[in-house]
Amino acid sequence: MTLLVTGIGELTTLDEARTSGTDPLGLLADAAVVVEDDGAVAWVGAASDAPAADEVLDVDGRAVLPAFVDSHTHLVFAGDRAAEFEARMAGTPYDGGGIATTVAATAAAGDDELRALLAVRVAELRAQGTGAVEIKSGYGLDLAAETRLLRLAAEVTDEVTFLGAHVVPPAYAGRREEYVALVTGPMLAAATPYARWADVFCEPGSAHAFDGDESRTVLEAARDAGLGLRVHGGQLGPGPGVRLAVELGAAAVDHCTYLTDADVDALAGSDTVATLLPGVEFSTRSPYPDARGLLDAGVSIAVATDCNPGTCSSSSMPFVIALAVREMGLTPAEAVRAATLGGATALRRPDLGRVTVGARPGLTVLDAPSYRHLAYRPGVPLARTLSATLPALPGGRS
Ligand SMILES: N=CN[C@@H](CCC(=O)O)C(=O)O
Ligand SMILES: [Zn+2]
Repeated sequence: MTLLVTGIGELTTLDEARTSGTDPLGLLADAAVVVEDDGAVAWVGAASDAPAADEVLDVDGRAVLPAFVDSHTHLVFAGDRAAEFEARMAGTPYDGGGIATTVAATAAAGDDELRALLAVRVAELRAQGTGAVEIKSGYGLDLAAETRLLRLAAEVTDEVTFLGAHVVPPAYAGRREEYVALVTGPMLAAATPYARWADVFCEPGSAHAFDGDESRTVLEAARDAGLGLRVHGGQLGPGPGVRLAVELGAAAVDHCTYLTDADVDALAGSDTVATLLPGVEFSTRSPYPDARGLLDAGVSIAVATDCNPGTCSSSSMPFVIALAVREMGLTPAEAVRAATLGGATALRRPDLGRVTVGARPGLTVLDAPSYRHLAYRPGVPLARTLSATLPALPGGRS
């Protein structure tokens, strides 16, 4: 079974063979795409040259893009922290302390409740054009609870990240090294069947998160257990997270709100993607990362939502794109590239984020003639996935 999507007014291919300095998206006008049953792209070209297919969908001049890749989320949780957000808007700074509130609410929820909450969130992001999503644990913080969150995340995505090293739970106050031993020992062993990645909240300035030595211990253990590495670094202040991520070959270091020149130098020329999460700066009233400076230095960047109950309770990649343009100095094309190919690179998934033969990106269609409208019309629900790469949701919601 093949589907011909035709009548595409503007196709963002992100095909390396079509991109250039003046066209970072590899645009094709009046285009068509043929997609196989399993989501694989079989043909891309001018609509007038399109081959026959089993089904035809005419999108009537709309813009089509590879589905967004949201490479940083914390979607498995219960409860909300709207009151914490309200206090922050009145001046209370974010320090990670509220994570304990979500850990307690999540512990009180059964599997079915968490599964249903997760399904709603995944449906929400698909409805806004996201086709692939990374999901972290980190609201369990004991062996059984972390394993449960990883198991539930693995029901909806292949991109599951073990974040036992989110914060040191209060029960381990004064015994931090015992918690690090738990994370790098039994918890890690229980996590590996479900997780592709491991992550650590490396933030020496926070009493709750992990310092450079603790983070190194966590990341080296995870690497030795065969997991790929990701790092939360430079969120609340400059720290060792970025250079540690680069040194250990992490796929991505995320936040990068506060970077030193040495951090930027380390990232430039490395294989580590700097993932920027401007919804967090919006929701915590923080300064935005210097995306322009990173790109100009030759750093590979992605943008993602970081959807979580504390620092950014939005699942909207279009919102992130609009912020990246308005607040971080990216062009609309650079922001779209960071939300698609950038996220795919941050997840080391060459099959995502580009509309090329053999890739399985999922297609996102805009109720607009151009990708530019994503930033130009913020808050307007323009984007939706046509064929998402996410599996069908439990309970048949898709
Ligand atoms: N900073 C660490 N983790 C999340 C926030 C988690 C929370 O506050 O619940 C983040 O990426 O911002
Ligand atoms: Zn995060």
